[in-house]
Amino acid sequence: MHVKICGLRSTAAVEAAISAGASHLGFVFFAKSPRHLGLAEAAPLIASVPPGVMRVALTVNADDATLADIASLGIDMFQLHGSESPERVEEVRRAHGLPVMKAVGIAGPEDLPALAEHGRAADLLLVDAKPPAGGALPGGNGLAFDWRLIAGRRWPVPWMLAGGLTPETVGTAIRLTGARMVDVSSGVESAPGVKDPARIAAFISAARAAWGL
Ligand SMILES: O=C(O)c1ccccc1NCC(=O)[C@H](O)[C@H](O)COP(=O)(O)O
Repeated sequence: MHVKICGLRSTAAVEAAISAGASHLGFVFFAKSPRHLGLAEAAPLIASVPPGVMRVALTVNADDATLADIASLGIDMFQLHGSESPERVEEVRRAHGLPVMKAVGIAGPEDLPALAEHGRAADLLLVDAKPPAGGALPGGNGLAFDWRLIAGRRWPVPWMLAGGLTPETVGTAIRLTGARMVDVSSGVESAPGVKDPARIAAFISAARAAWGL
């Protein structure tokens, strides 16, 4: 059961995700985001995560000094959510000794080749909706893409489905795409950056039901 709850900013939200059974917790390090955490805010949240739950640090085109500071908090994986090339993904994996999940935005069939390209460098792919042109955030926009675009497709590495998922839609998304891992942020919030424990529990329960668990 692989469910990532992204954009956690409070102890209550971290506890809600863990008690609902999340496998991955995402912490956003991107100053323009309503979910952004500074290093000092993130440290106690990351330290409170029990063993066995993956601590994922989301960054956008961050440099190596920034990544090193974040890695020192004790994370398990980077989620690169900017315009990082496959070569940069490979460089980050080698420089920081951590697995990398690369987010790839999908809006139409022309975006699919990037998944195969990044699949040769990343440990995991995040198959996400493409952000709106000129939008402030490269992810976490609560937008879905047409899941039929990826139905039945496979890549060289494991992949996680993201983009506008909600407790109400995640079951259909899993059935249509065959996703074995899902990721959500906006769909379990009551306001941007404010997680709703009841929606986190409902999301994980709906995903489990779709997987027959
Ligand atoms: O959450 C943000 O604010 C954010 C900022 C910059 C890059 C990525 C960001 N979020 C990514 C995610 O939270 C998820 O991995 C994914 O995009 C799904 O988000 P949502 O559509 O809100 O469920």
